[in-house]
Amino acid sequence: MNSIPAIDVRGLNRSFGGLRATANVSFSIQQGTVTALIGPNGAGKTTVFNLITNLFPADSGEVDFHGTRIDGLSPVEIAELGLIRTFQTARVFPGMTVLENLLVGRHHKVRQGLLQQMLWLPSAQREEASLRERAEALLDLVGLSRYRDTHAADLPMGAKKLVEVLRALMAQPSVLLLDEPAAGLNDTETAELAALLLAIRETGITILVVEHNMSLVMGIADQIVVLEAGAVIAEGTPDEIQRNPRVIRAYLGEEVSPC
Ligand SMILES: Nc1ncnc2c1ncn2[C@@H]1O[C@H](COP(=O)(O)OP(=O)(O)OP(=O)(O)O)[C@@H](O)[C@H]1O
Repeated sequence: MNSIPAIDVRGLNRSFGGLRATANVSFSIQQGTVTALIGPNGAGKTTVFNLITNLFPADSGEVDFHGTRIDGLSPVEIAELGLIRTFQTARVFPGMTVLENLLVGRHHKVRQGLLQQMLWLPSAQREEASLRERAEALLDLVGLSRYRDTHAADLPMGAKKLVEVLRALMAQPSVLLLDEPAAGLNDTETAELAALLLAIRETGITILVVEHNMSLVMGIADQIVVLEAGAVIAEGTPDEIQRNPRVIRAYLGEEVSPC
């Protein structure tokens, strides 16, 4: 493929004290694909997310987003460009309803100026109405409409995780970074999540996902990047990764196959 990658990470290094959390990590993600970042606990996966979104800076290395350098931008600036992430523990606003949680996801993108919003002009009202429509359509898509007015705190874990993904979608990202979206989900919820992620990819959105659930990873990923002790030890299709002896060794006999 010769198109500009959605994300291009080059030589990312980050140490915490004496510990090298990422060691010269490089990989590229083509637009409109699903890439899974996998590896044993402590391999550096979340650190890579934190470096891409600049929650903390790398010691060295570069990150391009659609061909433009973003290392050095603030997390908010990066989000505004359309690179949106979720976190390992579902971060919903517990006191808000599900619908309100989704509307918050779009908040920073609302085109109307503050003054217009305060005065609640007709154009601002139209914008609010179309956001609500979009939020309701997303809830409908994943079968969560019944929870529309439920406080997020009262949701089952699976629904919370889906709400977090939907809230990220409300920001109309071109790239989604999902940190362990299937953690805590049962098999049915995981299957729903897989279907949602594939539907998101169908719309052209690029996905980078950190995930321990190998069935999910093998079922949805176009490309897999494997980290061990901070370094990339393998890259390839799910088939290639499952056969890679180094990957199998890194997992110390953990099940890598979806069967
Ligand atoms: N803010 C931090 N301060 C100190 N050490 C950190 C920090 N963030 C990560 N580390 C360390 O860096 C290493 C990589 O951690 P990271 O969370 O990126 O791994 P991971 O692959 O995401 O692990 P898991 O699958 O368990 O979530 C670990 O040894 C971790 O303890």
